[in-house]
Amino acid sequence: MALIALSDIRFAYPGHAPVLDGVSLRLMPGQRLSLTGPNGAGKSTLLRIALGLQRPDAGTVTAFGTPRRQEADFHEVRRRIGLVFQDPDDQLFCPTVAEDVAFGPLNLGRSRDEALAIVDRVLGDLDLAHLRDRITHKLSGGEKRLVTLATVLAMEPEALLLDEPTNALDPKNEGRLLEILRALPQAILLVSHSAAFRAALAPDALDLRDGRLVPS
Ligand SMILES: Nc1ncnc2c1ncn2[C@@H]1O[C@H](COP(=O)(O)OP(=O)(O)OP(=O)(O)O)[C@@H](O)[C@H]1O
Repeated sequence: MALIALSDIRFAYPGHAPVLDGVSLRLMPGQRLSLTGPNGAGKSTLLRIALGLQRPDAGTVTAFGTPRRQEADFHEVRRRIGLVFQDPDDQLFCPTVAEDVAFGPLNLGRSRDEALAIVDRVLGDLDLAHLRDRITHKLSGGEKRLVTLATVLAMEPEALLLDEPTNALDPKNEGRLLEILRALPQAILLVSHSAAFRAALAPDALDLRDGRLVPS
C-alpha cells in the first residue's frame, strides 16, 4: 500500500496559470524518489498539497489507504509523514533547539521526560548535541537546516518529504546529511537541485514540467 498517493492533482494559485495540471505520484514504504524541475515548477506546492497544507482544485490525496479531504483528515498524515520545509524559519519557532525538537513529541502526548530523552537521542544521532541549548533563531543557516531535520525525526515519521535539504550546508555537512539519510529506514521523497545528492540518495527521479510529471 502506498504511504501517500496523489491522483490527477490540479492546482492553480488564484489568477495564475495552473502549477499542477494532472499530477499523479505514489510513494511506497522504503522507496526513495527524487522530484526535479526548474525553479517555480511547483515542487514545493506538490509537497504542501501532499500533507494538506494546501488543497488541490481537483484530484485526490490518499494517505495510508484513506482519501484525505478535510483539514482534520490531514492531522494523522502530518503526524506520520514529516516534511522538512525549504525555509527552516517556517519550521523552527521555539526559543531553544531542545524546545523545538521536543515540541513534536510533546504534541503527540509524550511526557516531558520522554520528550527530553528523544531530544537527546535525535540530537546525538545527528551529531548536534552541542546545539541543544542554543537559541534557535541565532543558529547559522546550515545549523538551522540540520535542527529542522531533528525536529522531524523526533516525530518518528514513516516517510520524509525533503525540500532542498542541502541548502546552506557546507560540503562536509552535506556529506554527513547524506550518510544520515541513507541509513534511515523511511521512505523519502526528495526535492533537490543537486544532481550529485539526488544520485546518491534517490536516483529514481520524476521531473515536473509544465504542470506534469515525467520520468527523468
Ligand atoms: N502563495 C503563492 N501565491 C501565488 N503564487 C505562488 C505562491 N506560492 C508559490 N507561487 C508560485 O507558484 C509557482 C510554483 O512555486 P513552488 O515554490 O511550488 O515551485 P518550486 O518548483 O518548488 O520552485 P523552486 O525550485 O524555486 O523551489 C511559482 O511560480 C511561484 O512563484
